Amino acid sequence: MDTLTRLEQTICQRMGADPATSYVARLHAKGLPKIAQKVGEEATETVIAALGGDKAELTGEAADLLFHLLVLLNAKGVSLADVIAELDRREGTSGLDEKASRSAN
Ligand SMILES: N=c1c2ncn([C@@H]3O[C@H](COP(=O)(O)OP(=O)(O)OP(=O)(O)O)[C@@H](O)[C@H]3O)c2ncn1[C@@H]1O[C@H](COP(=O)(O)O)[C@@H](O)[C@H]1O
Repeated sequence: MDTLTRLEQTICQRMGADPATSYVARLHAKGLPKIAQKVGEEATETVIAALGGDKAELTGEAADLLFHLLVLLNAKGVSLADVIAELDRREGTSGLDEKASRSAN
């Protein structure tokens, strides 16, 4: 099993844990707006690291972002498999072609 799938399973298990001993449970207890806010913060920190930090900082921020995104997806009942399936569906379609087809409609 790959790392993201294992992490998704761990997040799923930890959602119902004691917020005193689990960061995932604590986030969940604070509710969807807090989880979504954390994704926004981590995305911003990733952008800042990409523009001004070194590779290690960017790697750390990207890990924070992926982790919090998985928590958000889990809270909304969207699985990693759903997202992978959407990426698979897009595979081979240039973003430029997809954009052009939207503006033609
Ligand atoms: N991958 C992660 C992971 N990445 C980042 N984080 C935490 O995410 C938090 C984000 O950092 P911040 O500096 O933004 O947090 P903060 O200062 O507490 O910010 P606020 O929430 O107070 O705004 C930190 O507390 C990190 O430790 C993570 N916490 C947990 N995991 C995974 O989730 C599993 C379950 O964790 P628990 O639910 O804590 O058992 C762990 O075993 C790990 O595999």
